[in-house]
Amino acid sequence: MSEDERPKRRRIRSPSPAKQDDDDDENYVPYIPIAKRREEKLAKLQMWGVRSGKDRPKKPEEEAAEREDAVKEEELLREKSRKERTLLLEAQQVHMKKAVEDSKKTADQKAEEADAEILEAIKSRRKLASDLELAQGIRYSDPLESSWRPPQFVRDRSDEKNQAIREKYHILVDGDDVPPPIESFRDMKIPEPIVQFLRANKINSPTPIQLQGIPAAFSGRDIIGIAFTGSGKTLTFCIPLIMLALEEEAKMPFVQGEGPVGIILCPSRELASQTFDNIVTWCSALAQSGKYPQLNCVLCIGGISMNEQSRALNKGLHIVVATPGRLIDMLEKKRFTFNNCKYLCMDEADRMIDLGFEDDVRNIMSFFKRQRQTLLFSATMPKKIQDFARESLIKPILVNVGRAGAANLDVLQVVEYVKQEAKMVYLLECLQKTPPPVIIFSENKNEVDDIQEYLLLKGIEAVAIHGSKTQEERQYAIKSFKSGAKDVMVASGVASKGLDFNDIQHVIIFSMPKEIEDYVHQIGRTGRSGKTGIATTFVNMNTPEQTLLDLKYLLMEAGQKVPPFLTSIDDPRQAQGLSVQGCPVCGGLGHGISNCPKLEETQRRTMAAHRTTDTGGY
Ligand SMILES: Nc1ncnc2c1ncn2[C@@H]1O[C@H](COP(=O)(O)OP(=O)(O)OP(=O)(O)O)[C@@H](O)[C@H]1O
Repeated sequence: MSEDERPKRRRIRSPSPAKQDDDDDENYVPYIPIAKRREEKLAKLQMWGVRSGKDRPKKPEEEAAEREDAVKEEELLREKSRKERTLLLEAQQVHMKKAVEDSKKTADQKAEEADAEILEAIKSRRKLASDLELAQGIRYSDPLESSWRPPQFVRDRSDEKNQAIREKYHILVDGDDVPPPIESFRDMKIPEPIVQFLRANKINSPTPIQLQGIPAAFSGRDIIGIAFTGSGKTLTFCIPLIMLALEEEAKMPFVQGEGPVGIILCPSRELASQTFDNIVTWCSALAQSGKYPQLNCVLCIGGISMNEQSRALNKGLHIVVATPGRLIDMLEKKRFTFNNCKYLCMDEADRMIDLGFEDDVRNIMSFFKRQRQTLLFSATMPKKIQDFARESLIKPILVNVGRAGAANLDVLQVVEYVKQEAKMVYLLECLQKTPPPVIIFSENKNEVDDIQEYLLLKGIEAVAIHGSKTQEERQYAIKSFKSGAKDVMVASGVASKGLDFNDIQHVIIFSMPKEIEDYVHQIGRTGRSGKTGIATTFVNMNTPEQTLLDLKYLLMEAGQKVPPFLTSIDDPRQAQGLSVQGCPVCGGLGHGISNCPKLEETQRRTMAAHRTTDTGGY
């Protein structure tokens, strides 16, 4: 054991160093720790009657100080416990608070919140703008300048008067500085040859969507235009583009390689062809007057020869009407550019920016080199798409005639319960209701072929059109039906949107589409431009109950007769005390977003697309 390790002993020095060694053991005092000594002293003092500090009566100032200390200590403890509160405790409290808040909410509020959550989850992440604009953060803040001005008497009109005109025509508008409605084509300053041409075709005064939509488009504004089927939307977005092209041509005539000024995008080849034909007719009316230059228009759709399109490109190009696929092809091959393109319109826009075309549209936008005026038109435009579109446009004006997705009131809607096996026979009976022309819709391509065959066998002149037919077959069907050579056209959904056939008397929906929007478009092939028509729809136990409920509400909204088998279908939302609101995804009135058939279909397609991409394509 080293010196240092030995237990230390306390030694008391002897008075004389001589006696030191002898006395060492006697003088030894064992070491007592200080705490022990204090305890002993305290015990002694207590024996003598002296109380410890703890027990002795306190002075008032000591008591006050102690109270203060106690308060401080308590606060410290509370703070500590606050900090130490577990996540679980907090979660429990949040949960309890939410439960209390929830119990105060109405069923409608809860449903609204649930819808908002689903909407948020399915929200398109990328705006409808070109990748370049998105990457560079380019965001235009003001609409394009326009040289067009309404006539002075319209400019002098008060806001109240403008609003009264809108109310008279049931036009709803939303947006900043909405241009005034104008009730005559002449007052809109549309070139006289076009006004004359329209008159000659019994188009004398603007329809509601035209009298508000055309001035808004002439003013250079981005527009979301919603109006029922057959209400004249095509003229609303074509005339402003023709005027823009005329203005540009007047400034500096276009030569080969220049243009186009604007583009109209359509979801189907048939619709693009029809719009193109309209534009060409109106442009010819202008040129034939001798007062205006000839405008050059090109139709870019798949299934027609590129040579035909190339011929039109030997001159300066003013207007392009296209379907997305062929347009992208032409742009990539640099057949023309969008360097000076200022106008982009999408017809049946909800379809264009929703089902499958969205990426194509964004791709097309990336070919624009400058700000453009964007116009979106449709008869159906669910809230989800309206919101998405609004985010992507610049100070847009919403022009709405009637509820988006509502049926045209000029169509008499008849819904009949027909057993599956009785449909064909009953169809013949139904065809007797009106004289031709009649359109029959079926969701299924094979069924379209079967119906046509059956009708041909029965001696009825019928043509058929669906996605699997060749372009020639499709063109032939449309042409012969339009000309009146054929009495009946049997079609799948492809022919339902936007196609404008003369005076269709009767639409027969052989198989009810799942999505109510498709039904609205299909019955909308009759009852166009102010005329009346009939739509007969076959339903049976194969029709999903939710679709029947959508149908029931649509009939009620349009003031149509609701058959007893539809009246008896109860809306589960009413039992839960929920009010009937349009589904934000498809506009159907019979269901909420959580059981929307369109959402289901979109998700199915998206998953299928992912599978295709993952496996490198089937
Ligand atoms: N102001 C008008 N007065 C009378 N008829 C008109 C007028 N404007 C357009 N039309 C006619 O109404 C018919 C339907 O027009 P259009 O095809 O533009 O309807 P739409 O609103 O686009 O319908 P959809 O939603 O089905 O595409 C056309 O034949 C057109 O010539």
